[in-house]
Amino acid sequence: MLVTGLEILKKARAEGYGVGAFNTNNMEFTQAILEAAEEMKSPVILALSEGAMKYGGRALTRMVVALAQEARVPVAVHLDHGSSYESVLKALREGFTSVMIDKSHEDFETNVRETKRVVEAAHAVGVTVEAELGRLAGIEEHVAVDEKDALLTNPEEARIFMERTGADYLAVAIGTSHGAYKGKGRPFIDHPRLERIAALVPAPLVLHGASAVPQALVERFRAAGGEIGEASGIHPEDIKKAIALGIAKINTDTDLRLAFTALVRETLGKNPKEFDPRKYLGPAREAVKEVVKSRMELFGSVGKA
Ligand SMILES: O=C(COP(=O)(O)O)N(O)CCCOP(=O)(O)O
Ligand SMILES: [Zn+2]
Repeated sequence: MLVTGLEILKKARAEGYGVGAFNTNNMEFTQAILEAAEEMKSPVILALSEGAMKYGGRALTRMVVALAQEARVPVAVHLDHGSSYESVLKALREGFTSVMIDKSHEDFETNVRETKRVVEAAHAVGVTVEAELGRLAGIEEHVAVDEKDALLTNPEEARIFMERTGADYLAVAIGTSHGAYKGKGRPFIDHPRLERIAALVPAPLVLHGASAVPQALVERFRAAGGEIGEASGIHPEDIKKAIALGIAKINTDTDLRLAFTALVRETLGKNPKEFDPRKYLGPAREAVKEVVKSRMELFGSVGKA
């Protein structure tokens, strides 16, 4: 059934488990995520970025909202990284039940003002809002420690920000970054910082850039002809610890992309005569579904629907 993001996340934070927000750009990802959620009896968030909205248009948004309404588990349809008020309005018009306004690259006062404006519009139509404070972008190794610190979420600022904006959940910058290259060795998550934020912010907290980028998947991608450098993701134990400290929404996109693409390459490589898309998109869909199920087990959302 179609519910708001807050309905899913408030329960998750209160009961100490995480809920996956999985990005979709097409029919196969959407089917894989929803089938996994129903099999695992897990709530789930279907996330569409602005890039997804541009790529799939109304064919994608109509399909996602309609399938979420029919789902046998709670599903929120979420705008990921909305960059403007106008972009959020488009998602509201499409029937989304959760929207992110990401003004984390702006100064604090601009972020507060723009986020507050979105909260007023979204709340007026019963939709809940994710905001972001702190810079998620990959922080290069050469950046000085104090500069890095300035880019991560400041706990006291987070408290004031949430009080002034009325946002429903908060994406925090605690060391993760988008994509397959999250840092050398075991990428860094600042759990002590997260603990301080969670003590001051009772709202559900959100972790972006949370993909695990498992080496087995990286190897399978390479073996199928894919090219990828020294990829690394967030260790499962670090995710579990972050959930125990207050993270309720965990974003996963890269792992799904790697799984899907590895299987497309692998199937086509093994069957050079194949040109029926169902024969190579089907196995890829199954691979995405397995990744989603394993993430739900890690997050603790199995059986929570
Ligand atoms: O946090 C994440 C994904 O994190 P991950 O890369 O660790 O999976 N996201 O918000 C996904 C962002 C996807 O945006 P786009 O469609 O423009 O490429
Ligand atoms: Zn993100």
